[in-house]
Amino acid sequence: MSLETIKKDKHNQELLDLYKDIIDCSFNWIVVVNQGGYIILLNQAYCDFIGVEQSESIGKHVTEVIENTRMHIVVKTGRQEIGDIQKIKGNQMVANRIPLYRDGKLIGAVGTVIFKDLVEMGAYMDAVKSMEEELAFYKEELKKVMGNSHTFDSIIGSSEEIKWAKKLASKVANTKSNVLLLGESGTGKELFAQAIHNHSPRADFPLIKINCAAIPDELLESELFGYEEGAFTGAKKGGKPGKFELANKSSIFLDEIGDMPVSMQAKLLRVIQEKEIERVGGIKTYPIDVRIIAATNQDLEEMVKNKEFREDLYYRLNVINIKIPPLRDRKGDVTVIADYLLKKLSSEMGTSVTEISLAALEALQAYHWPGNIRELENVIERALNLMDMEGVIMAYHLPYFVRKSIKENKTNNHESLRVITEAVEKKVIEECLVKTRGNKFQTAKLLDISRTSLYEKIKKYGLEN
Ligand SMILES: Nc1ncnc2c1ncn2[C@@H]1O[C@H](COP(=O)(O)OP(=O)(O)OP(=O)(O)O)[C@@H](O)[C@H]1O
Repeated sequence: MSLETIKKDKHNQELLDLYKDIIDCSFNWIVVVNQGGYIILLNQAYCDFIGVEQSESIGKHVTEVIENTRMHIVVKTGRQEIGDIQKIKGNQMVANRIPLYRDGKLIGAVGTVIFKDLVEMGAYMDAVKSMEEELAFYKEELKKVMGNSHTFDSIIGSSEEIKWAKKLASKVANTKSNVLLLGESGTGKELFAQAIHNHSPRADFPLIKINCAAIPDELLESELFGYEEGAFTGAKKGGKPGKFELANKSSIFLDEIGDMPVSMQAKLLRVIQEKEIERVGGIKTYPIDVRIIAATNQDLEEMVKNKEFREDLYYRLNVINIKIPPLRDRKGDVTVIADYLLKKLSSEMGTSVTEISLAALEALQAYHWPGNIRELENVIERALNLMDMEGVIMAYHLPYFVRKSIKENKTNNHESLRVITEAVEKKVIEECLVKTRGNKFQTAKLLDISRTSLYEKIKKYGLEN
């Protein structure tokens, strides 16, 4: 026998001993049988439980050693059995039995006991269930943080124009098609994008957003497609995935797409066509399945004519386009949206203001809203910050540029004076009642009015406890 052969045999023996040690110290109970159903291997943990000597069990037929075994059947059928309940020494265990093949020929089977009783399995299942519940909870929370709680109900408005846009958007939400949202700044394009994504089959994953105008041209490519380690100085170790990779199986919101440089438009087109991305500095491609929702306040058709936007990309993105009308073209929506925003902001800011006076509403409706709903939101937030004791948003809480749009109208001016007086009166009475700890006699005295008059006003303003 050559020295080489002796060395090889020694190495093989060492390997065998190592495998045996690994199997013996395994927490699972393991048995291996040959094609005749005779035991080749029974690990120490299994032997200890059954109460047999390892050396005596090897070579015996498996049915002589293990109760209710089916290992001898698996070596005949060649079919694996997973999660089978097997009774051993009065305990119900969960066993897996897997046939072993070599060169396509059945040579035996390996059996493992994965749960030593049903209580252990129950505890495991409970742990998995509780993890699943935790995961569902965090998914929901993540949705809220990422703004994924927006639905079509969050898009307020009853004008025909907005109803039509919502109807179209909810119809296309279920499809895979790319969507192009067109509208002036602040009209709610992002809100629409969120609602479309949340009504799509991709809603389990967060909508990934990127504002193409907010990122310097030289960084846009790595933001969109990621980069490999060493792609440039300062590149992170291990590289970084881009927004498209993060949006895999989900949707990506490409805001201000009209501001995307032409060079990047070509890369985006390639990604849409090939359905794969290549990180900056990389040679590998990553397959991706992403739905694109793009938005712009620019006239893309005009940009195509002027060669500022690629025509082929325009057609790829413009599969379905939804036009969101500016607020000035749907004046009927101003009141409902203002009311909605007031309630939302009031609760966020911890105030109890829930009303807007008629004169203020008239001004809001008369104004032309170049900044659309975002501007309306700012105007209402400003008014809430300026309020003293009124409890109602008055015209004088609105900025001058909004107020001056009210047409001179006598009746309405009288109306606003009455509303102003009542609001101040209510607040003053309320404050006096707090000061006198609800003592009506003292309150009437402080305000120099009769008690009967005070009672009437308390009733009128709903100030009873
Ligand atoms: N119909 C609506 N109902 C309620 N709130 C709305 C509506 N439309 C827009 N908003 C609110 O107005 C603000 C601006 O909306 P959004 O950011 O979606 O506009 P945008 O068109 O994407 O603006 P930009 O083009 O400047 O990015 C947000 O706070 C949004 O929640």
